[in-house]
Amino acid sequence: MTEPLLDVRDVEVRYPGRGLRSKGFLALRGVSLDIREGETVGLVGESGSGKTTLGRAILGLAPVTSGSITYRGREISGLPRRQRRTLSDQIQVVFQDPYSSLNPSMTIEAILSEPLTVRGGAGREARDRIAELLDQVALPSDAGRRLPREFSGGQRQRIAIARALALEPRLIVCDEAVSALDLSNQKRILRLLTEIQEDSGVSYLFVSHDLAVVRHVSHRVAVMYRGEIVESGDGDTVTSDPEHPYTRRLLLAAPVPDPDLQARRRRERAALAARENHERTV
Ligand SMILES: Nc1ncnc2c1ncn2[C@@H]1O[C@H](COP(=O)(O)OP(=O)(O)OP(=O)(O)O)[C@@H](O)[C@H]1O
Repeated sequence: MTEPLLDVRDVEVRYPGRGLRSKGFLALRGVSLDIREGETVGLVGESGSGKTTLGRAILGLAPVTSGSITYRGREISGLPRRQRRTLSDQIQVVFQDPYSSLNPSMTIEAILSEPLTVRGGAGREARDRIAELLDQVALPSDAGRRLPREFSGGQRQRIAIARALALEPRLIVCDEAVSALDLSNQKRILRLLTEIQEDSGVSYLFVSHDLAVVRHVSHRVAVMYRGEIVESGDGDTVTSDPEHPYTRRLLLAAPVPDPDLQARRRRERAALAARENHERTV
């Protein structure tokens, strides 16, 4: 089997606490996960389970206190800032909120040319690349002259995706990248991400609290609970035959049209949560 593109092994992240005697907060507890070329790995879990922290650890933004993260076989956690910068061409991120992630005073052209100029691209070459990027995310060619506020949420997320693609990364961390969008825009962005992957072979770590969305786009799914990955496997197995009670609870949380069934699922979910609490305290 080929070496994974990214290999996270037994990673622990402890955020520093306040005060000399504080042990800080252990947000990731021995997390292992790998991502292959051209693959989408979905990471699902409730708020506070550690999904963003894992994404940030991969991006070099969270303090990895033990374990290793290798990219193409090379250790990348704890790299000095300059070496990290070269790597940031290869690993990019798309955040949840397309309203705050784009500088409101910059034109789309300026936003997209920023990563290109950092890497020495300028003039005609940069302009051609921007036109290519706008085309890739299906935005009109005159979008470059406009400001972020002139675009809808879905269009802004396309701009954020274009910016992430500018330097042809091999891995994109999509952190709740469709969560702020309505259903039809979610679908369009998910389709766009899939098309980009088919064309370029890019890999995604797709982070979301929504199991239905994660399942839809991911080749494999990992379920995170209280800083640990409690279950992983292909999307169908994890969702049709979940092993961990928390995964069952996540599945029961998905809304269904039938109100009676919805009420029954709510009761089952509450019973599972009560059992989990009981097991934790005995
Ligand atoms: N900089 C920080 N310092 C201290 N604790 C932090 C820091 N960032 C996150 N945490 C804590 O780490 C835990 C995991 O947070 P994280 O943001 O990774 O969860 P998440 O699953 O992404 O949640 P959400 O979906 O709400 O973003 C939470 O308890 C959070 O309060």
